[in-house]
Amino acid sequence: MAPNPAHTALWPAPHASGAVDATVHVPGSKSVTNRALVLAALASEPGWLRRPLRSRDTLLMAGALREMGVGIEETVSSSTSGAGGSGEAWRVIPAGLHGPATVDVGNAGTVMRFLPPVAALADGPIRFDGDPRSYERPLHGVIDALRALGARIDDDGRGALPLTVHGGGALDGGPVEIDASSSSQFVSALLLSGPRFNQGVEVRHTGATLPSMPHIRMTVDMLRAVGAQVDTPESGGEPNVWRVTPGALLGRDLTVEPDLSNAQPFLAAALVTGGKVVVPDWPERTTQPGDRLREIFTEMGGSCELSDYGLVFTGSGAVHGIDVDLGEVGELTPGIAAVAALADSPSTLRGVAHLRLHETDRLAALTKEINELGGDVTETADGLHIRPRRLHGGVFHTYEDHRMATAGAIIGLAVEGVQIENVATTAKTLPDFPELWTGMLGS
Ligand SMILES: O=C(O)C1=C[C@@H](OP(=O)(O)O)[C@@H](O)[C@H](O)C1
Ligand SMILES: C=C(OP(=O)(O)O)C(=O)O
Repeated sequence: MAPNPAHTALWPAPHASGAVDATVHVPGSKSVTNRALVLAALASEPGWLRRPLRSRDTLLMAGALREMGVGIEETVSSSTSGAGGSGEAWRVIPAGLHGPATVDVGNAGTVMRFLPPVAALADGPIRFDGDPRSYERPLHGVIDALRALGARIDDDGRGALPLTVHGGGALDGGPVEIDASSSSQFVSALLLSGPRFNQGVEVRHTGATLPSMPHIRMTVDMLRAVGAQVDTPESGGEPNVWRVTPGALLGRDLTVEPDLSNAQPFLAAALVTGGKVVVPDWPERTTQPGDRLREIFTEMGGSCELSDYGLVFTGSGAVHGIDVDLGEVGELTPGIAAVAALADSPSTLRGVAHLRLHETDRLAALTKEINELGGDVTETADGLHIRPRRLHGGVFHTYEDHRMATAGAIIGLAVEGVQIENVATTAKTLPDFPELWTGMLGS
């Protein structure tokens, strides 16, 4: 097959001629948007999502739910109700879930993991397929658990896509053990549909480690916000056990928070140029892992102030290395590695072995690409050692990974002549990235 020209196109990463000083309106959270879509589709009444993220991953989620019979109407509202204000809004109208249907998951972890449990509730076969990389991403936790809970699934025995869930219109549910050490999304997936299983669900994680806890908290918070009863280790339950009681879910009017992980490259720009970036609507309280950036980027040399308006992040001109466990916030690793490559001291990033099974093997990709620009990065069993060195220009390959592209752009601010391969891959979660980036530098 001929290579897709978009995948080999090179984007000259803008070099910053001075300190950035900009306000950046960051689009909605992928993780919140896709959870909200699933919960709204499973509710017993219509709901609203205001300021949803419109990106490849969320359009795949919406498209898949529509394929199963859910109504999702996209409107531009001038809302008079709620805090959403005017802007884009999606009205979600739940309906009986139907098969046969085909779901394209692309390379969206949220779609490939959150939807098979939904499909088990449909009244016919739902076929799941996706990008070549989706075949390599772990799904065994969801497949094995659904089988144990009463679902019929045809797959090729590898614990991965492609597969067909033969929905029977309902699922028994009940207790199930899974090893979610390769992805927290296994736990989130089972909890999200759990209220609609006949006996609810009790998920017991048996693995040695569990990444991305904030994302599991996000799942629990959003379930509770639509009326589900959820018992968690943090609410006095057993360690590593989550229990969801069966029951109807409410339709909700939800305004989606900005995606704080996608705010990362813009905050990094302030940090590496010694400038200032304001991100309006940064939530005062949130389960998003990107909120940890306030602490991590402060330790790396910046400072921040959170007000009613949003977050003001200021670089000091100095960028320091960091020794940090990123297991809870793995998706921040590429952006932190990029900043660390520009720092005045070495960094150790730990706790992220599972990144080898993300959009690409992120540990290998970061090591190779930073080193090809003259860097000194080595992979460890669960992370990276980054010893800053003077970098030079060159092509930064992105492996169809949105966060590799934004990581390369951060390096390009400080290093002349960096060219990002396939910057369009940022469309997975941030289609406007090139425009937002040049807008930040121009303002
Ligand atoms: O549930 C979610 O929305 C996510 C959970 C995390 O997945 P893993 O636990 O597989 O890392 C995170 O990396 C991903 O970007 C989004
Ligand atoms: C790991 C990520 O995505 P996914 O939801 O596809 O797992 C990510 O966005 O960094």
